[in-house]
Amino acid sequence: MWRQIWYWTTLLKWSRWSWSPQVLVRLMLNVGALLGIGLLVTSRAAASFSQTGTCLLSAAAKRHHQNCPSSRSASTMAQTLKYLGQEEAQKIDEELFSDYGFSVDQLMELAGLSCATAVTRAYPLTALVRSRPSLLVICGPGNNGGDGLVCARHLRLFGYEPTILYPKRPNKVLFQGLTTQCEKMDIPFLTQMPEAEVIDEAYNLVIDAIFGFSFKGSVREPFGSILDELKKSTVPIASIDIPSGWDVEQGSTEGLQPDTLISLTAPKKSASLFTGRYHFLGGRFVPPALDRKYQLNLPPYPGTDCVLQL
Ligand SMILES: NC(=O)C1=CN([C@@H]2O[C@H](COP(=O)(O)OP(=O)(O)OC[C@H]3O[C@@H](n4cnc5c(N)ncnc54)[C@H](O)[C@@H]3O)[C@@H](O)[C@H]2O)[C@H](O)CC1
Ligand SMILES: [K+]
Repeated sequence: MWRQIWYWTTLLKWSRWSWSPQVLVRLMLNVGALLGIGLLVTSRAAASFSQTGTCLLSAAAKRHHQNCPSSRSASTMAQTLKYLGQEEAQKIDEELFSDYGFSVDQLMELAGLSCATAVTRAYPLTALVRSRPSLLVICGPGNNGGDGLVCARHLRLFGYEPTILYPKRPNKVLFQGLTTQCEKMDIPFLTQMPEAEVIDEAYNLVIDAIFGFSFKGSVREPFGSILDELKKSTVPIASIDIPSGWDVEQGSTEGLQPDTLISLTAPKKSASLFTGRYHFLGGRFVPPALDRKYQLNLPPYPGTDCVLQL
């Protein structure tokens, strides 16, 4: 009996004490504090996530050279397109031939077709300033020049009227064949570089296929004078792979400032200094294993397209 009385009194006391307004306030404060900490933790996490997200977005938008020190690990995870140094570009090129069994003319055909396609996108026939769809294609002594010849041939088939300047022709069957193909398609070859005023009057666009990723040092003749004349012209320039005369990695502030750049395989480091209107990626021939090996992070090309505007 006494036991029962003690039990009920204790229970009543406990229940009164535990649900008193004082205790309720304490409880709410504790819950509030808990919630507050939760909210604080959540908002911090959200803030840091959104910071990371912004940085990733800007890294994607401004590509690899955007500084984003607070999220180094996040930016490594981001699928950003790699910009190649000169040696790496040459190594990938060699590997395509030695390990993957491609031939130069195969890749050159695809590269040149990409360039011609990019030109049709940036300068459609219907939007040219001159009544004749005239273009000047300047080809250099290496494979970049070869890309220019292939590009000119495809542009002829696409309805443009290219004219070629090809002052230093390598004594190789590949380049002789490409030259013959252009000649047989009634593409005229100039014997000397026209003056800037003539270019401005006669052409809608100049395609710069003078030097690519093997260019080194200061420009030797006759290309020094050709580039000087080109710099005086006001006609838009579309550069294949590298704006000619630019250091492959460092670029050049006094060099050509092309309106279009068509990076082949992957952009080279100097492409981050390109300020023209159109930057395309072309040369859709990179095997996925090579993309993975060099962590190129190549973006997917749309559908069956051979170029992608970056
Ligand atoms: N894998 C690919 O992406 C492919 C790219 N292609 C194109 O090939 C070029 C690179 O070709 P390469 O023959 O190695 O070099 P260049 O065309 O850059 O020119 C070499 C040529 O130029 C001379 N040269 C070098 N420096 C100077 C200088 N300072 N003054 C004068 N002359 C110079 C040198 O002696 C050589 O004669 C790449 O960019 C792409 O456009 C392929 O078509 C397909 C595969
Ligand atoms: K070039």
